[in-house]
Amino acid sequence: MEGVDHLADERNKAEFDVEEMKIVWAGSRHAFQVSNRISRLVANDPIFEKSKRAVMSRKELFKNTLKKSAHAWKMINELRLSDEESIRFRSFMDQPGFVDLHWGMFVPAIKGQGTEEQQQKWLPLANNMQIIGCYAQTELGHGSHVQGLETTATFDPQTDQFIIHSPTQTSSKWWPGGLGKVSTHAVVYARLITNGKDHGVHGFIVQLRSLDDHSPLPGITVGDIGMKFGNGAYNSMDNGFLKFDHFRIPRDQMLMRLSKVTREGKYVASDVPRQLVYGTMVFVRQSIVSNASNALSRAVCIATRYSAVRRQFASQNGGTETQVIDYKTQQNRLFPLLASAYAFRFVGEWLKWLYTDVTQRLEASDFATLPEAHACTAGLKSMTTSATADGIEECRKLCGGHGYLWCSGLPELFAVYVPACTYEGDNVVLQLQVARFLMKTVSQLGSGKAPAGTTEYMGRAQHLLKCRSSVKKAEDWLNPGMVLEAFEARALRMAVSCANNLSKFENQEQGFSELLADLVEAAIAHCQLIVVSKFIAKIEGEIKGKGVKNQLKNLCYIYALHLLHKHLGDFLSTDSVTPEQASLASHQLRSLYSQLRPNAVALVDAFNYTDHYLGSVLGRYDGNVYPKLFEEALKDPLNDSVVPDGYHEYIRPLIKQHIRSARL
Ligand SMILES: CCCCCCCCCCCCCCC/C=C/C(=O)SCCNC(=O)CCNC(=O)[C@H](O)C(C)(C)COP(=O)(O)OP(=O)(O)OC[C@H]1O[C@@H](n2cnc3c(N)ncnc32)[C@H](O)[C@@H]1OP(=O)(O)O
Ligand SMILES: Cc1cc2nc3c(=O)[nH]c(=O)nc-3n(C[C@H](O)[C@H](O)[C@H](O)COP(=O)(O)OP(=O)(O)OC[C@H]3O[C@@H](n4cnc5c(N)ncnc54)[C@H](O)[C@@H]3O)c2cc1C
Repeated sequence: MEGVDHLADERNKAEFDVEEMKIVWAGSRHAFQVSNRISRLVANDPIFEKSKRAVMSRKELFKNTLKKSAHAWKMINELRLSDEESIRFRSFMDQPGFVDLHWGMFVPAIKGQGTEEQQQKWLPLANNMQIIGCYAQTELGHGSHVQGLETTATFDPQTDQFIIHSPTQTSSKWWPGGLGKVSTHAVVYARLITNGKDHGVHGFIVQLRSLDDHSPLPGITVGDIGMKFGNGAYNSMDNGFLKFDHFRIPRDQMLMRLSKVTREGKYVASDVPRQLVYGTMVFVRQSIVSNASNALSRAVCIATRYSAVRRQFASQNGGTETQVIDYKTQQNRLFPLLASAYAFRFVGEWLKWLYTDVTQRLEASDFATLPEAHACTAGLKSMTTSATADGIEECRKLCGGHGYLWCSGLPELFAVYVPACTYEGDNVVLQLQVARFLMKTVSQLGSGKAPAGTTEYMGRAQHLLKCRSSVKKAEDWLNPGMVLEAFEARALRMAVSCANNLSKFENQEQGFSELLADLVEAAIAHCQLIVVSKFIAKIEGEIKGKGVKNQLKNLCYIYALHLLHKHLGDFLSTDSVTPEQASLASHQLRSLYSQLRPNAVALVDAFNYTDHYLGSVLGRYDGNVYPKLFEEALKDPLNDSVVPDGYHEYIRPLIKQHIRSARL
């Protein structure tokens, strides 16, 4: 029935102030108000309708993306939206497109790596979208190994230009979003060569297409790399290829904040670490962590509401059938994902702070925290995107057969999300960066240099290597100190064990490559500790609203104890907990699930998602699932006619032939 809230009973059960939780989720009252207003603005505009994406051809989908992006830009200008509001606007549009790369990577690359003059020249053009840019780093032959890129930028002192060239097929740029059909410009990463010397990979601003008729400039071959995973989904993005044939750009289009080439062709490196050339990736990895909580919370919202609507099997004494959310197995799969969505939200907030902090330090030439910022952004990007991709797929399964329908919203969410495990750094490659950082930290223990920040716990190695968990009863697992100690002991012991094993190899590089799998496990343990510790810090801070803190505490311990259960092998093999303590943790977890159950629907309502943003019949706010599933089915092009196209050519002859042979 229209207008009826089928989830009203669930909402009435909530034991906390949902409106206050919305503010906690958004980060502040102001952030909530912005999100709330902008999400409704987008939802109420028919241009941003998205239910037909799966049945659009690639060309239709792409053109529709252009239309939406142009309309969004018009509205952003007409309404004079702030940067914060514009970011929200694009996010609620929920359609991957070239603008993501323009604002997300092209503009930040110029801001981070361009000189003052370069910023003054290029940023106004980019900010007004008079030029549209992308981030062209990855090549056909190399993505992870950035120093292996082959595109060259050779300085020609005679003309004061760089000659950008793709010497091999594998040097073709391949993947950059927005490159295929839209970008007029790119920040291109190429090996800088001056006076015959290779100075490694540097960034250059390169114009690709005419600003008059959009045709590629002479010396540039550019196009789209073709269809990607899923219908609709990420195919709205024109990921592209690009080849240069001795293409010339003025010298002042090398991004020269970190190093310069003089008029005479002299290479002048500044005293800042060369890794700052990777700065844009650090920025985007940080945003991807915040974005993980968006994607996971959407999936969890759908699965939670639907699990409350869906009923299967009567209880033993007959009567109404059981809501599937009441099955302990459903809770054991769903509630940790709900807790993870909140956990990733808070670690995302913290990472944003860390990023801002390191940026301010870099401006003051303090590079001390750069390795930690790199390790945290790389490791948390890896950990949260892997868990989110797996979590979305789990939510699909939690919705049974209907989860497999496109209109559940989950297949498309998964297809759009899953490349996050690969872009901005393959997740394994990124954890190996964390492992390198951890091995370095362990090797410096006892040197007098106390580990700080997220590795501060390693400074307590003497205690953490020996300690025994003092958990004696299930409730002890609600003690933040005891939970943290178990996670710290496990992370430290895994890292130290890797370091000990490494030291048995004469050659460190060879040892590292032999132990890759263990190193990744140790890195993941460290990242999980960060997430748990930031969640605990959150619940120990000031939180307003009736019952809100209590719910967050439940979620925090569900997150931690579920991880303990999932990685029990690590905890037991490192002696961080005993089998008895692990079983007490499972007991406590079951009790937390029961406490969370009446609040589940309200906890996903706190995400404050519009039905437009969720894009899911199963996750509708009103829970009116079944009539709407029918409505969606009837909209399918196959149902345009009762007898399908092809009947006369292929079905009828078959049936008639069968009748003829049956008569024989
Ligand atoms: C875009 C929109 C954003 C808006 C936000 C909205 C939310 C998000 C929505 C999703 C948007 C989706 C858009 C997707 C677009 C995708 C774009 C891309 O994929 S761009 C291409 C990304 N490519 C990669 O990530 C490549 C991965 N590889 C690397 O990063 C590096 O090559 C490497 C770190 C793996 C190896 O570096 P390398 O120098 O070759 O080797 P070493 O391992 O020897 O490292 C040397 C030394 O440097 C330190 N290091 C490495 N990286 C960094 C860094 N980034 N910052 C600081 N320091 C770094 C490393 O630790 C070593 O230190 P040492 O002390 O010597 O041990
Ligand atoms: C949707 C999408 C959008 C993208 N957008 C952009 C963009 O806008 N701009 C851009 O420049 N790039 C972009 N990329 C490219 C992306 O950044 C790379 O694909 C990514 O960094 C992974 O690199 P790769 O493809 O070389 O993977 P590979 O490194 O070839 O990975 C293949 C396998 O090898 C393993 N492996 C590789 N190296 C190691 C190692 N040292 N140790 C252990 N295992 C290893 C990996 O774990 C993986 O399993 C995009 C990619 C995708 C999928």
